[in-house]
Order: sequence, then structure tokens, then C-alpha cells
Amino acid sequence: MKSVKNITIAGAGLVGSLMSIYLAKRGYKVTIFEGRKDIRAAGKAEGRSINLALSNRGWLPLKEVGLESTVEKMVIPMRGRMMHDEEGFLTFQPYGREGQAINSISRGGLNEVLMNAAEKEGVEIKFECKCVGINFDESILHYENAGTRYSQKSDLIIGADGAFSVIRRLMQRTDRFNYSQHYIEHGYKELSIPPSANGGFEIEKNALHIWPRGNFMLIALPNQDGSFTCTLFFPFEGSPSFESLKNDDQIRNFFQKTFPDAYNLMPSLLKDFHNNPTSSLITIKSYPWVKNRTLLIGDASHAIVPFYGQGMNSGFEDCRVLNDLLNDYEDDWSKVLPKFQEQRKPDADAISDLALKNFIEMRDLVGDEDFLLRKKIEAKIYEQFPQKWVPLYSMVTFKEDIRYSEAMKTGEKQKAIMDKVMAQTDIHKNWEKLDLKKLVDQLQS
Ligand SMILES: Cc1cc2nc3c(=O)[nH]c(=O)nc-3n(C[C@H](O)[C@H](O)[C@H](O)COP(=O)(O)OP(=O)(O)OC[C@H]3O[C@@H](n4cnc5c(N)ncnc54)[C@H](O)[C@@H]3O)c2cc1C
Ligand SMILES: NC(=O)C1=CN([C@@H]2O[C@H](COP(=O)(O)OP(=O)(O)OC[C@H]3O[C@@H](n4cnc5c(N)ncnc54)[C@H](OP(=O)(O)O)[C@@H]3O)[C@@H](O)[C@H]2O)C=CC1
Ligand SMILES: Nc1ccccc1C(=O)C[C@H](N)C(=O)O
Repeated sequence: MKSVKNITIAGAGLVGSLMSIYLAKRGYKVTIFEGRKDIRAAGKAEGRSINLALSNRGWLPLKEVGLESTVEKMVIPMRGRMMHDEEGFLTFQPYGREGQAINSISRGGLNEVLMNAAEKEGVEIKFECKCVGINFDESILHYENAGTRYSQKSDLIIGADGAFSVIRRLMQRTDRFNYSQHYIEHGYKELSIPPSANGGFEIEKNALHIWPRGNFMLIALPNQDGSFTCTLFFPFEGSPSFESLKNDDQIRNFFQKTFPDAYNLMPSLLKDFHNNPTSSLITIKSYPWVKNRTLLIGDASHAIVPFYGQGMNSGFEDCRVLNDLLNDYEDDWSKVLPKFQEQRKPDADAISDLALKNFIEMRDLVGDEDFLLRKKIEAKIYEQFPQKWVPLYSMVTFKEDIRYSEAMKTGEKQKAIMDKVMAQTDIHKNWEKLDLKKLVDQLQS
């Protein structure tokens, strides 16, 4: 592949902006075409969730591009899950070991930091420029601004235009491109718990709150202003469902009965419920991610359901892996592009499946005694044998040196061992007498 100097990126979202920083630092001339208005001028980000959970796989690339100290000031560490039962009783389950946490951060705030840093590195971001077409043979991107169509030729095009990527849609019409999409039966709606009268947090600040209710759940992540953004993950149809809550009385009664402690903290429930959209949740898989000199990254190539809090984190990891390969192959893109997709595809597939499973864990299992004991036993093994048994959640969330695909495989082995442990009679009484070394040896064998 002839030398690459000019790179065009579609989408100045979280992943496109971060990728542009890496590339500008390597000396490439990068231009991003973003379909939406500049959120820094508009004062408000559109679409998706208001806040996100940032964990180690996302931190590492932010550190590499020099944004650690800026982002550190923006996060609220969440050290574990705080489960709320129907009576309002609380149970806390730590995410990892002492000092480990996932971090709540504003999506818009993080996107602004990334765009500012990109521009500082010399990246040009052209807003309200929507990509509408592509010539894969000649690396020409067609875009529209204010009703007029323009073209941009470059040496390489990167599609970072999100789950409903236009670049991917155009790739779908090329030969031997595989694609699948699946909407789950649940949608989501964002609601809010405002700060207390003195500007503090109404519920524990350093936790991700979950109201698990079997087939559905409410969650809440803290914001810097003392508020919480709550998300109701709920079936579209059936009883209860978004469809079954038709009027104010039904909404109020349902919340009062199902989430009584949260209900008391949600003065704008009815307004939020009516005004905020009911959004859908989708898993998208595609392959290959490379067509000639065009590459897909982030949600454009692999959109996952949000239940592991790993969509952005995995997209940031895409950027880091691509940058590492550019180091390894001295910017020879003819080697880097095929290597990148071969290496990343199994990892993207793994986190996609794990994310679907984590919904069942969050909405149902976290309220189950057996499940909580299983987690407690695994935490004890981890404490005693930190090099030999790292629980699946910790591998995914805190061990950025373990690939998602590897974590998933090890997690399956751990599950088989733990299934047998949990099947023992009187395990709730006798768990402290378990021979943990024997369990670790089984995993190693
Ligand atoms: C409810 C919810 C909660 C989530 N929570 C988490 C979480 O806690 N942790 C986590 O890691 N992940 C989370 N995610 C996933 C995360 O939001 C995505 O993985 C992440 O935003 C992907 O970044 P991206 O840059 O690839 O895509 P996006 O963030 O979607 O950015 C794409 C950009 O491309 C632009 N664009 C689109 N089409 C065009 C076009 N034709 N031309 C030009 N520009 C275009 C868009 O305007 C946008 O700016 C969550 C997702 C959802 C839906
Ligand atoms: N993994 C997941 O589960 C994800 C879920 N979502 C959800 O999908 C929706 C889009 O989110 P977001 O991109 O932030 O914001 P928007 O809802 O503003 O969508 C942005 C653009 O994406 C295109 N688009 C949106 N929905 C669809 C669709 N179903 N099929 C094809 N194209 C579509 C539209 O482009 P155009 O106008 O050109 O048609 C739209 O203007 C939201 O409901 C969001 O919650 C989003 C991303 C990931
Ligand atoms: N950010 C999210 C958005 C939506 C749903 C879940 C999350 C999570 O982060 C869940 C967390 N990883 C957990 O397992 O408790």
C-alpha cells in the first residue's frame, strides 16, 4: 500500500475523536467529518446515554494520549453494585478488590475533551458534514453539508460513525461482507434523581445502583452535580412493559410498588417518562472490517448491548490496538489492516456475548443468594491466589492485558468448576471450609 499521509474519519464521537488523536500524534494529517452540530457550541449532546462507565480498557488509551489527568477530574468512582430490593433494603457487592472501581463519566463531557485534544493535535473537525457515499476503489468519501454534496479523497478512510454506520451500510453492498443485527426485546428510558436540597447525593455516591426485578431492572449512575441518571431497562411489550404503562396513574403506581425508594426520589418521574424517548437496544456484528483502504472501528463494526458497560471501552481498545500495530509494523498499513481485523474480531464477538449475559446477571441473579455466595467464594479465591484465579468480571473490567476472548474462555472453565461447588449440599453452611487450592488446580489443569 503506497504511503499513507492523509486520513479521513467519519464520526467525531468517542471513538473517532480518540483515534484521530493517536493518528495526529503519529504525524498523519487527519480530517473528521461529523454529521451533527458541534456539541461544544450547541451546549448539549444528542442521543444515547447521558453518562457512561469507564473502566481500565478505556483508561489505558486515554493515558497513552495524555488525557489521564483531565479525565480523572471528571469521574465518579463506583466501587460496586448497590442492590435495592422491593422493600428498599440494600446489599452491596464490590466490583473488584480494594481500590478498584468503574467510573461514571458524562458522555458529552468526555466527547468534548477528546475533540478539544484532537484539534490541539492539528485534527480538523468539520461539523454538519454527513457522509453519504464512498468510492472504495479510489478512497473518496462523499458528504453533504447544508444540502450540497462534496467529495474528499484521501489515502485512508476510517468509519467511526457509530452503530448505524453509513460506511458499514455501504460496505454491506460489497462482495462477501457478513452482517447481522439483533434487537433485544427490551428498550430503555432515561429518568432522573436530582441532587438533595443541599446539593449532595440522595443515595450512595460511589456505587452503581441496581433495582433488579427479574425480567427488567432500573439502574442509576452518579453525576458530578449530585444527581443520578437512572435507566429503566424494560420490555417493549407484555405485562409489565412500556406498552402496558399507558397513563400517569399506571406509571406512578408501577414505580411506587416496584421501586419504592427510587420513586420517592424522582419528582420529575412523569415528565421524564413522557418526554424522554424509549430507545432500542441492538447487537450488530460484521466482517470484514476492511475494504481496500477503508476500515471500520468502534460501534460501526461491533455494536453491543450496554450491560457490561464495555461498548466505549472496547471501542477505545480498538484505537489502542491499532496504534500498537502501527508501532509493530512501522506504519505499513498493508500489514496493519488485515492484522487488526483478524486480531480484534474474536475479542469483539466475546464482549458482545458477555454483554448479553450480564443483563441476566444484573436484572435477576444479583438478587439471588446462590449467585451472591458464588461471587463471594470467587472473591476469596482471588484474594488468596491473585495470579491464578481472576474472576471473569475482573478480567473484563480491570485486566486490560487479558483479551476479551481469553477472559471469556477462562470464565467458562471457572463456571464449570463453580457449578460443581454450588451443587454441593449445605454449601451455604460449609463454604468457608472449601479447599480453594484444589479449585485453582482444577482451573490450571
Ligand atoms: C444506553 C447506553 C448506555 C451505554 N453505556 C456504556 C457504558 O457505560 N460504558 C461503555 O463503555 N459503553 C457504553 N455504551 C456504549 C457506547 O455508547 C458506545 O459503544 C460508544 O458510544 C461508541 O462510540 P463510537 O464513537 O463508535 O460511536 P458513537 O458514539 O455513536 O459516535 C458516532 C459518531 O458518528 C456520527 N455520525 C453518525 N453517522 C454519521 C455520518 N453518516 N456522517 C458523519 N458522522 C456520522 C454521530 O453523530 C456520532 O458523533 C452505552 C450505550 C448505550 C446505548
Ligand atoms: N448497542 C446498542 O444497543 C445501541 C443502541 N442505540 C440506540 O439506537 C438509537 C440511535 O442512537 P444514536 O446514534 O445515538 O442517536 P440517533 O437516534 O440520533 O441516531 C443517529 C442517526 O442514526 C441513524 N439511525 C438511528 N436509528 C436507526 C435505525 N434503527 N436504523 C438505521 N439507522 C438509524 C439515523 O440516521 P439517518 O437520519 O441518516 O437515517 C439517525 O439520524 C438510539 O435509540 C440509541 O439508544 C445506539 C447505539 C448503540
Ligand atoms: N454502564 C452500564 C450501562 C447500562 C447497563 C449496565 C452498565 C454497567 O456498567 C454495569 C456494570 N458493569 C455491572 O455489571 O454492574
